[in-house]
Amino acid sequence: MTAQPTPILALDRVTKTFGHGPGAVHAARSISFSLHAGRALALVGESGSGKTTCARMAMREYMPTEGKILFRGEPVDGASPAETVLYRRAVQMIFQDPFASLNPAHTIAYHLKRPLLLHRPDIKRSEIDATVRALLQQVKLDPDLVAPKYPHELSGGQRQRVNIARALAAKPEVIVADEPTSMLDVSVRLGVLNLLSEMKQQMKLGLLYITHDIATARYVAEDIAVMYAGQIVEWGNVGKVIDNPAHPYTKLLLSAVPDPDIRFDDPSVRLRPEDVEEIRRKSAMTQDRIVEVDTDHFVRTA
Ligand SMILES: Nc1ncnc2c1ncn2[C@@H]1O[C@H](COP(=O)(O)OP(=O)(O)OP(=O)(O)O)[C@@H](O)[C@H]1O
Repeated sequence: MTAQPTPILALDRVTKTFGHGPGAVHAARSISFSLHAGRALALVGESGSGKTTCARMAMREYMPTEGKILFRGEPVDGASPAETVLYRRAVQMIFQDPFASLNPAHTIAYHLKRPLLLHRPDIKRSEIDATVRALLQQVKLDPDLVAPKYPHELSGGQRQRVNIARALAAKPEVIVADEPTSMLDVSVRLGVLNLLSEMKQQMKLGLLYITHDIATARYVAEDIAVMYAGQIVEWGNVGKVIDNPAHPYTKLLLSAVPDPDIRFDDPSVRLRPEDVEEIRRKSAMTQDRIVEVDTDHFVRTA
């Protein structure tokens, strides 16, 4: 067996519980996955399945209740202040709402200069404007038109491209994209996903693509992990899992395609409500099984 390269970022049997006692919410249970340079992992599941909790742990916004987060193979909980600064630069996030994440009082140029000044001491002051232009070109926006504008003067798709440029400004190694297209017009979603995929390849980024829309995983990711009620119930190569899902819950997610915004119990899904409940019940039962990390860094339900 060939040795796997050390992942840039890994969650190793990570659990996150909110609250205590009978009211505790087990948002993530023994989750393991790894992000590698130039590869994307799609984390898919319904609302409330725990995807954002995993993203926030990867960003080090939430501390895991149990388990470890590893950056370049080293646990982050013992990191020095300097290592934490490096981590904050290396792991960048793109949010769902492209408007809320931009300050309406500032131009697009301002939004891109800030991370350059904060994270890129290698760039001279005299080079900042040219770097802003290059970043906008990288995300296929015209710098002359876009740099002097304010967020409200751009379309949703353009704003999300600005957010991608802002994340790239820090020269990251990992990007966590939490539902990056769900608030965009359907017509521009694919363009943004293609851009993320292109950036992943060109810049050798490890990409965590979080979505409730399993069908889109194919456009961005090589690997997929399906979450239900805080646990990964199926994982593997994205094409194999989508074309030949093994777990009933993955089949359920696929049954909502092509419109992932409708609920499974919507009559147009043509699943009987009792079938949906049965699948959810069986999926929840897998939580009681032992999980192990396999050689490919993923979780397999035993
Ligand atoms: N800060 C918190 N305090 C208490 N419970 C929380 C907190 N954050 C998340 N949860 C709960 O944890 C569970 C998982 O939520 P999470 O947001 O991770 O799911 P998700 O799959 O990202 O859903 P969505 O797509 O709706 O954001 C939910 O039951 C949620 O209510």
